[in-house]
Amino acid sequence: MTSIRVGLLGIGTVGAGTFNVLKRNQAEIGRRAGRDIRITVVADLDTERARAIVGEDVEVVSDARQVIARPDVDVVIELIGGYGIAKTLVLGAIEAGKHVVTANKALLAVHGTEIFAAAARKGVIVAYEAAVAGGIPIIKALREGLAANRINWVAGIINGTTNFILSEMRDKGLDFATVLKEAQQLGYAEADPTFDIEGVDAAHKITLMSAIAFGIPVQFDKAYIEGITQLHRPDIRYAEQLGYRIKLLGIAKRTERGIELRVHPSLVPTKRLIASVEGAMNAVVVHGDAVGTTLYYGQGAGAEPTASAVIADLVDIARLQGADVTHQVPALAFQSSTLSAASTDLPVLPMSEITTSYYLRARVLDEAGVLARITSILADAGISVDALLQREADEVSEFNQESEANAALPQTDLIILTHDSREGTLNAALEQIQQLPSVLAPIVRIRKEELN
Ligand SMILES: NC(=O)C1=CN([C@@H]2O[C@H](COP(=O)(O)OP(=O)(O)OC[C@H]3O[C@@H](n4cnc5c(N)ncnc54)[C@H](O)[C@@H]3O)[C@@H](O)[C@H]2O)C=CC1
Ligand SMILES: N[C@@H](CC=O)C(=O)O
Ligand code: NA
Repeated sequence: MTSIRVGLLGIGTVGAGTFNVLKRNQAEIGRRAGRDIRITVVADLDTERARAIVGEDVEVVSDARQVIARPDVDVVIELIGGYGIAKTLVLGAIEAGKHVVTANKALLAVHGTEIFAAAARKGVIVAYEAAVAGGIPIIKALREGLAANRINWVAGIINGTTNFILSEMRDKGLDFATVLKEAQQLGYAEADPTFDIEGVDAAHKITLMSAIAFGIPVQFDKAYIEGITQLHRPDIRYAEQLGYRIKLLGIAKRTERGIELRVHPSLVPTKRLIASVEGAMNAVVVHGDAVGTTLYYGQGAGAEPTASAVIADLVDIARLQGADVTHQVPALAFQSSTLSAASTDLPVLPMSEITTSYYLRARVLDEAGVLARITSILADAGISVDALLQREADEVSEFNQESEANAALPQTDLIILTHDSREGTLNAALEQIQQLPSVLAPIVRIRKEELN
């Protein structure tokens, strides 16, 4: 059996997972690939740690640039991360005619157009299954399994760290900082964990999925991004009482006017399977016109789940070795000649143009007529109310200083679920409601997705 010789750049969490799984399942993977896949050289700044992982049989170097053009390397795996040196290395490897496997969603979401174009010019593959939802084969599902469909929307829990934080906070009552630290220790978080908690990582992933689903270019700069740092415990509790769970969702939706591309906390009905996705698990729901709704679930972060996807890409490359490069699945699912035509008539919509439903919470004076005034502003704007809840405001100091100033006044929380409305229309109505003297604090607004 001939060999595929692999140069591994970065042997941290995912790199070590990749090395270990490849070693453990070497024979079986080789039988699937039709070739022996062997990591022959590893580059990492921490050569001592790298050596401790790979032992004496594998060459270890500190300078990754030495690996990318070596004639004894067939495929380069980039597991360093970030947009800096990783971009230089990936483009360098492509230029040297090497196939590349990467888990680097940040790099591809921001520089994907340039990288995929360079790969197409050189006739090499840039494979990135590990970059979206870790071990879940969602890239393969979207690019190949669902190729018959006009995909209407994709929505997912695609950041393990934030889902882990939300689950642990809700179930164990732990505070945000403690759970984030645990997620970092478990190897789920990005090198800069603000990417996780502020929704940037999920935006990288949904950007890539939007390109594959709709045949548009990767447009990370047009994604709307809101993380979980502004979420308050009372809203998580009120949402539960209304039959919803709050999840950080990445959403890409095709509408008649364009594409919605957004990441933000969302209420999801507890009866949907995705609402039960806990911890670092990920789940992606895809709606295609022919297949209907499909759900993909699994571990979205961590060493071996991510390694599973990295190695699956290696197997794909090994199977194509020596084949005509035009036989490969297009990087973004659509043949490049159709890309620009498909993209021109599908702009990414500004948030004021999206349509969804909302959870609103207003801290108000507990006096007659306040609810009527609020619902009449909503009605005048054409926004209909789906459900209402009134709760005694017993957690004033936990989440609102302005309310604290009014703590002596009788006050209550009004929670309203709306039906679908245009976000721009809702924002204008909220501005008016905010001006009412009985509204004591900034109104909380969380989007709500039915996902059916
Ligand atoms: N950790 C996870 O669960 C997942 C991570 N990813 C992605 O995989 C990639 C790697 O992530 P992790 O393994 O978690 O990161 P990590 O921080 O654990 O590993 C990165 C490794 O690269 C090495 N490195 C840094 N700069 C280098 C340089 N200039 N030359 C050579 N080596 C260098 C570091 O010493 C470290 O060993 C990132 O792009 C990340 O976004 C994707 C899916 C899941
Ligand atoms: N930091 C990411 C890792 C996988 O992509 C996450 O938490 O999901
Ligand atoms: Na994946």
